[in-house]
Amino acid sequence: MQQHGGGDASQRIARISAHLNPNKSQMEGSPSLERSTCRAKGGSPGFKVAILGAAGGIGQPLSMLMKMNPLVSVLHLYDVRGFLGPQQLENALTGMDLVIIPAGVPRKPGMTRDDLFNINAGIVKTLCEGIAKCCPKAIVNVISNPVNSTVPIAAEVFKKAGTYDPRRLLGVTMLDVVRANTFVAEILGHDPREVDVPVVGGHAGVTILPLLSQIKPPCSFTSEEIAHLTSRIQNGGTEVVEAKAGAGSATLSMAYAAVKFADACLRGLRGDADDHIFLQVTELPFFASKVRLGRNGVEEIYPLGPVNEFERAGLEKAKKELAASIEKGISFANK
Ligand SMILES: NC(=O)c1ccc[n+]([C@@H]2O[C@H](COP(=O)([O-])OP(=O)(O)OC[C@H]3O[C@@H](n4cnc5c(N)ncnc54)[C@H](O)[C@@H]3O)[C@@H](O)[C@H]2O)c1
Ligand SMILES: O=C(O)C[C@H](O)C(=O)O
Repeated sequence: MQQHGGGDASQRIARISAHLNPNKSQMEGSPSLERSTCRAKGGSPGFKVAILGAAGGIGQPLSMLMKMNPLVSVLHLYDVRGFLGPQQLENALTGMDLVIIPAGVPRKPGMTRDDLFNINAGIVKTLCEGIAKCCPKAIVNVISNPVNSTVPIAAEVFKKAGTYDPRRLLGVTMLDVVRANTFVAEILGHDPREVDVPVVGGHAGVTILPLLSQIKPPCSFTSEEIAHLTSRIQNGGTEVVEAKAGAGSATLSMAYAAVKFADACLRGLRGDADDHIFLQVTELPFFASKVRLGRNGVEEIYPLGPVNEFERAGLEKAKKELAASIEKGISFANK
């Protein structure tokens, strides 16, 4: 999700699926609770990346996967425990090209993502104040929920600091695309890597809007299949939260989605063309859709494309809920 002039957002089509992860990861070699700095082997030139919330369920596998990315030469892992606060945050952020934020609390069964607002809004605000100060030109990938509100909070913080560049702030909704590709591939009997399902809107409930009429390769579903698939994609996160029964939300699949997204951002920074990203304009200030990433972040926004009647009705519902979540984030940041 990302704002762009009149209003848009972003996510990336994932090519592989690894969605339901019932157990929180306990990775060997996970980032220490202290900030660490690691250089890629051989000190090869590359980008500087910070992960804020690196010791968490997402942060651990995400850190390992980013360390394996040849485009990353410096990786800073920041967390709260063991740190004395702002001074260490500044050290973690200074000079970064890309900052990924999976910091914050996850849901428990029975909660909505919006129920996380009271804790996570403040966390994201503080971290973004650090970004505005220490690496104002960095691309920022916001994972912390509720993404529909935390991205507007980040935008407001950057606006206040005079550093806001809508091309460089992106909410990560790619897990919805990973899930959509997986569920559709399951029904079609395809490899999920061969399936391309656009998912637009936001990252919560009805704001997650799969455009099943635009699937590639083209295919057709019955109206029952469409209703089932749409609901499963919209509720994939809740399915994981319930399966984990109090032990958090999606972690490995999110790390996978975040790495695909971050890699697209880094390849854009390097100047590679990448037209697999989502972003789009509606009358809303933030709305996930398809974009092209480049040296400055989002460089081109693709149109939503033709939507059918079912999708148009879904779009209206999505916009209504998204508008309220955006407003909530903006009000929080300005109070
Ligand atoms: N965008 C998505 O698709 C998506 C998918 C899955 C999870 N999430 C969200 O990601 C967030 C993290 O999930 P998780 O499972 O990794 O949670 P977790 O509790 O396992 O890890 C959170 C991490 O954030 C750190 N943290 C907490 N407060 C902090 C602060 N003030 N500054 C810096 N770090 C701080 C914690 O110490 C921990 O390392 C949650 O808000 C969750 O809802 C988003
Ligand atoms: O569902 C959650 O709370 C986490 C995440 O947003 C997800 O979609 O898995």
